[in-house]
Amino acid sequence: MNFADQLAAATQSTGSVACVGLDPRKASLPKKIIPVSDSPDAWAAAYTLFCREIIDVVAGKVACVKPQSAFFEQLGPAGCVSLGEVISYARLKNVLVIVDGKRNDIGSTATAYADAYLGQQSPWGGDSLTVSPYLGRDSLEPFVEVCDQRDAGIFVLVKTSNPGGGLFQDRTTDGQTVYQSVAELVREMNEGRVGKCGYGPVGAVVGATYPQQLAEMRAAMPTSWILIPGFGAQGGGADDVKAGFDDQRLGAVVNSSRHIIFAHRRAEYADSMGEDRWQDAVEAATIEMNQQLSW
Ligand SMILES: O=c1ccn([C@@H]2O[C@H](COP(=O)(O)O)[C@@H](O)[C@H]2O)c(=O)[nH]1
Repeated sequence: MNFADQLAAATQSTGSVACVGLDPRKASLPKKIIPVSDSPDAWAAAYTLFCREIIDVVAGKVACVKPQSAFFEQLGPAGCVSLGEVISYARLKNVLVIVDGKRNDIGSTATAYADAYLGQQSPWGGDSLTVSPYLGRDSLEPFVEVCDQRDAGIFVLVKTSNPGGGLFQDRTTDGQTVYQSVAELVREMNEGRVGKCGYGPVGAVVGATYPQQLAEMRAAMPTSWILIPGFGAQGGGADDVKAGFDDQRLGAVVNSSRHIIFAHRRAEYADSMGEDRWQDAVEAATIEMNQQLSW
């Protein structure tokens, strides 16, 4: 089944448009998870355990999960093993996986990235991957070919959630901004690939922190799923993300990482649940996010 249709099915079966970001950080892990040894192997095992427990809590309650490769890579080779284990576990639990790797390079190297993360023999086995558009159309094509072969998906960085993203993305050439040009390319690359749900495998990343641009991008890429980061810890709220959806409440998933996975540290859960019941805090924060997104 086309990746876009898989994502639509996941939002419908779970009743959720939330994506939980798996961004393990040493300094924020619950005490119970912190390893005795400070070695990369011990931390990697802790990251795997932490993420597996989160997946157990959120499976069936959210549309997808998004492991952030940077936090795993920080641990070196052992962290990469952990990332692979986390992706496999999510897929075992029937949770769709967006690998947040923001990869890309010249076409021939992009082919290697595409095969690595999404290909039929992919050792990582992600369902989808975030990619950078800045090397141009030929750098995106290998990913799109692999999407066609394996019913995988990509999310192209269009308008990122960070405060400084506008330095290049908002620059105007030939009467349109860079992010508008990227959106045009994303729309074109979905042509002929649209699934039953009305969307195709070439999606976009647009931050919750730019609600006006989110509305503009929804209209500019009518067949693209939008991955919306920036909800929660970065200040985006439910009203900000509404514009990313179509009339059927389809077409977007909203990511939250720190606010969900480290919910035991948030004031509202710290007293009632705290460290010992950190999984309950994750569950409560997930339910809260789903409620906020159920307009
Ligand atoms: O524009 C972007 C693209 C990606 N991200 C990633 O999403 C999560 C956000 O984490 P929070 O803890 O919910 O802030 C993180 O992995 C980022 O690298 C983004 O924030 N903005």
